[in-house]
Amino acid sequence: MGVADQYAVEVNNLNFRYQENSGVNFNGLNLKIPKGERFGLFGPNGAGKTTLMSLMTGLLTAQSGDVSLLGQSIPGKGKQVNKLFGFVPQDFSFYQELTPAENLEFFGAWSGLSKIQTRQRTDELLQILGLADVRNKQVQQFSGGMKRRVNLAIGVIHQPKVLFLDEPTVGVDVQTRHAIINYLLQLNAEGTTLVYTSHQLSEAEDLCNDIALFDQGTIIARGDLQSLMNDHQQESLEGLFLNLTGKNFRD
Ligand SMILES: Nc1ncnc2c1ncn2[C@@H]1O[C@H](COP(=O)(O)OP(=O)(O)OP(=O)(O)O)[C@@H](O)[C@H]1O
Repeated sequence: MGVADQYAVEVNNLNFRYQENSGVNFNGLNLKIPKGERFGLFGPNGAGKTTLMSLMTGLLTAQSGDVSLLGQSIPGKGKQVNKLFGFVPQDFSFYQELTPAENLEFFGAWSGLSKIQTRQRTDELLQILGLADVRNKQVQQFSGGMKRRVNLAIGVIHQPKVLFLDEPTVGVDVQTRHAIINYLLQLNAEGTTLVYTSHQLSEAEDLCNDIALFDQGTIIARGDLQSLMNDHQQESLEGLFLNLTGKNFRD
């Protein structure tokens, strides 16, 4: 393994601000996520988590600096690089009027899978995520938890090596949260690097072995849960979070 590709994600000296000059400001941001990690990005509303995800996946382009995924620079290599990663966005990315099976067929083809591969993955994912019984119903009739599971299935249809997830458990019940976290742990055990954001601090414990606290476009603390709490003499992640980011509302 070369030095360059030991990282799933490498963000180098990234400078970014929105055109309107509003919102968050990244000044020379650096972030390296080793392969195989379960990396969680936690921070208050407006900290810039979604913006950073968008920069890491090439949806937004920085004014300067660069991002590499598994040693390959983005953007620039188009589809070749895109197949390496999957993205589960915060907003639903599927077609509401289609069934989950039709959505997966569409996104499977879009990711370059053959018809047979798409069919196999569709059956497998609908089974794993508890959607097999509703495979032929329109997604618009689904509960919030079922829609979250469809959103996740779409992001992993092509078995990406790096999976970005922006609040994949927002608004779901305990059962769906449990199913999603367990499935993510399984993917990670099979070799997928996870890069994930959430407001659910308990998920840091359940899922992440590498945590970054993010605020105002800056990483203000990084480490595993225990070392973060030891370093900052806190007994809970919530305490650490409030200690480092303050108690004022951000939105
Ligand atoms: N397209 C845009 N144009 C201008 N400003 C934006 C744009 N998108 C986001 N912002 C601003 O940038 C800041 C960071 O937003 P972002 O969505 O990245 O934060 P976040 O940490 O993901 O927040 P949340 O936890 O609420 O999802 C906010 O102040 C937001 O208003």
